[in-house]
Amino acid sequence: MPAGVTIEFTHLTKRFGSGSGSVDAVSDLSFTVEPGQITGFLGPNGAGKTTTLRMLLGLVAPTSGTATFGGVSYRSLAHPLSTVGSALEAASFHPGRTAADHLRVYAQAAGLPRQRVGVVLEQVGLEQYGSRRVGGYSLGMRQRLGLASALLGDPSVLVLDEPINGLDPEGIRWIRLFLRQLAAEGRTILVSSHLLSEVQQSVDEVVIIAHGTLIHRGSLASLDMTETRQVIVDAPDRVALQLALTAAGYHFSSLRGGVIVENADAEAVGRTAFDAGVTLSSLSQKRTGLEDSFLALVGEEGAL
Ligand SMILES: Nc1ncnc2c1ncn2[C@@H]1O[C@H](COP(=O)(O)OP(=O)(O)OP(=O)(O)O)[C@@H](O)[C@H]1O
Repeated sequence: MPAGVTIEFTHLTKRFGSGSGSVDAVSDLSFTVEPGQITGFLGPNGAGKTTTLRMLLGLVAPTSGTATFGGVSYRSLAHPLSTVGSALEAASFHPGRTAADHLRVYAQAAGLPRQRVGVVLEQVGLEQYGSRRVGGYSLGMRQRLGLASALLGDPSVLVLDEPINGLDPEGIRWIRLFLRQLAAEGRTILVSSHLLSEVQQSVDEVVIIAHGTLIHRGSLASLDMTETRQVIVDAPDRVALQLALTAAGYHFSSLRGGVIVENADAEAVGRTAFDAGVTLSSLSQKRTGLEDSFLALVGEEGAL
């Protein structure tokens, strides 16, 4: 496995059609994906994720801009399968063939040693099932077989389109641990999803797009908009509490269940009440969840 390959998208743009009927599927997209971590490529359905990945893998020509692996486009890679492994959509395997046969055909076509078949079957936990026909495979087993094909060339980069879609909880747990291990080996892992909640426990970095444009790039933690954090507080003497909060310059609203203080920190609100001699009956920090932040960024479509 060649070490440390960075994926670079530079002003990548794709327009389908021309004139008034044209669609800007991807517009001026620029970001990098670093090795050694898992990057989630997120956006609602139709945001342009698949088109971006297809351009990265040389399957669709960009209208302008570039997508490269360490500065080299997919089509110019000297050894594409040992640089990049990909699983773009639920791969269609011939139901009458065994998993091992499928992998042997791929390996032979790519000039890879036959021994890789056994290695990747074991890597994805299918070693017991290699001689079974794929027609009898569950969706989870097919996903594993897709990963096995992507890993045949022992690639430095893995590009996976919605790999968690349709998996059961056990399959999700397995793929999380598996991708984590691959990233720890120094590989570059790019995983697309239209649901943040699906990949939240798996990714280190996020790239979020909507309508083909970049709207957020950063660590998973950077999505937590702590500046919008709220404190929910209440007191038997609510009027005294409100006077104390007003005097301290807080903005708040009163609801049946308590007072919601905007842009506040629970400790500071508690101190304000204490200094004013107000006894509290409840005090808690309400953080904006990652999913809420994601939906706020992408708009209502994210709920699809
Ligand atoms: N071959 C094509 N011809 C015309 N329009 C296309 C083509 N492929 C994609 N589009 C349009 O480009 C936009 C982005 O589609 P894309 O499939 O890349 O989004 P996506 O984020 O992957 O969504 P999904 O998760 O639903 O696949 C959509 O408006 C889609 O209709």
